[in-house]
Amino acid sequence: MVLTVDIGNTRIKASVFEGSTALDNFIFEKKELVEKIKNILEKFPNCSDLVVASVGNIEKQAFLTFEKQLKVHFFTHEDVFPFHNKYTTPKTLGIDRMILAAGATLKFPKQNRLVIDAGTCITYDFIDENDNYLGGAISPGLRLRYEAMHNYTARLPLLTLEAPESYIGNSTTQAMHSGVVNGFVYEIDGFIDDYRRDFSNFIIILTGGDADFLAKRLKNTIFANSNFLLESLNQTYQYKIDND
Ligand SMILES: Nc1ncnc2c1ncn2[C@@H]1O[C@H](COP(=O)(O)OP(=O)(O)OP(=O)(O)O)[C@@H](O)[C@H]1O
Ligand SMILES: CC(C)(CO)[C@@H](O)C(=O)NCCC(=O)O
Ligand SMILES: [K+]
Repeated sequence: MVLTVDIGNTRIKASVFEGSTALDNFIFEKKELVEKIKNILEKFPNCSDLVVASVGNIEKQAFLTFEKQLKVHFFTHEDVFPFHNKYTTPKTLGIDRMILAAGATLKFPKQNRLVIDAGTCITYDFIDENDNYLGGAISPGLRLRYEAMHNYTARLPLLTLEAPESYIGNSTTQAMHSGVVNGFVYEIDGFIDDYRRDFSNFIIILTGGDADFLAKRLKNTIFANSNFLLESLNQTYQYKIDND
C-alpha cells in the first residue's frame, strides 16, 4: 500500500492506494500534517511507502519522523519522469505540474494531452504525442480571483464561489460571479481553441479543487477527475521504481 500526499498552496490532500485503486481520500490543513498522517497510517498499517509532492513551503524534513516506519519518497526535479522536458526553466517548473504531466503521459500513451488543474492557481500543461512537455499557462484560481478583487479594492465584497445567473451581471455580486466564473470558462474555451488550431487532436484532463464545479459549465466536454494528481503521484512512483 502506498500513501500519496499532495501539498498544495491552500491545503493538503492524501490518498491510500492498493495497486492502482484508491482505498481512501483525505483533505486537511497544513498545521495538521503530522497528526493526520499518523492517523492515516494507524488506519492503514500496511502502508509501506509514503510519497510526497509539495509546492507549498513544507520540506522533506517534515516527514523525517515517518522514515523509521516506512519508505519515504519526496519528489524533486532530480527524479526520472516519462516525458522530455522542453520548459526553458525546468528547475522552476512546479513539481505538481511535473506529476500531472507524468500521469497524463503514462495514462494516455502516444497522444497529445492537455492537463488543466483548477486549484489555488489554474495551470495548463501540454504534453505532445512524442512525450515532449511543452509548457502551458498559469493564472489565478477561482477563489484567488474573488480574494484579489476584495483585497485590492475598497468596495468589492468577499464572495464565495457561486454560479452566475447570466453573463450580464445585474448587481455587484452577480457582476462579480459573472466575471470570475464566466471569465474562467471563456479563458479555458479560448485556450482550448488555441491548442485546437495547432494540434488536431488531444485529450483534456480537468482536475483540482474547482474541477467538478467547472466541468459542467464548459462548452467542450472534458473528462474531470479531481483525484488526478494523487493518482498520477502513485503512477509516477511506480514508474520511478521500474526505471531507477
Ligand atoms: N475547503 C476549501 N478550501 C479551499 N478551497 C476550496 C475548498 N473547497 C473547495 N475549494 C476550491 O478549491 C480551489 C483550490 O483548489 P485546491 O484545493 O486543489 O488547491 P490547493 O490545495 O492549493 O492545491 P494546488 O496548490 O495544487 O492548486 C479554490 O479555488 C476553491 O474554490
Ligand atoms: C503554479 C503553481 C503555484 C501551481 O500549484 C506551482 O506549480 C508552482 O509553484 N510552479 C512554479 C512555477 C512554474 O511552474 O513554472
Ligand atoms: K494547481
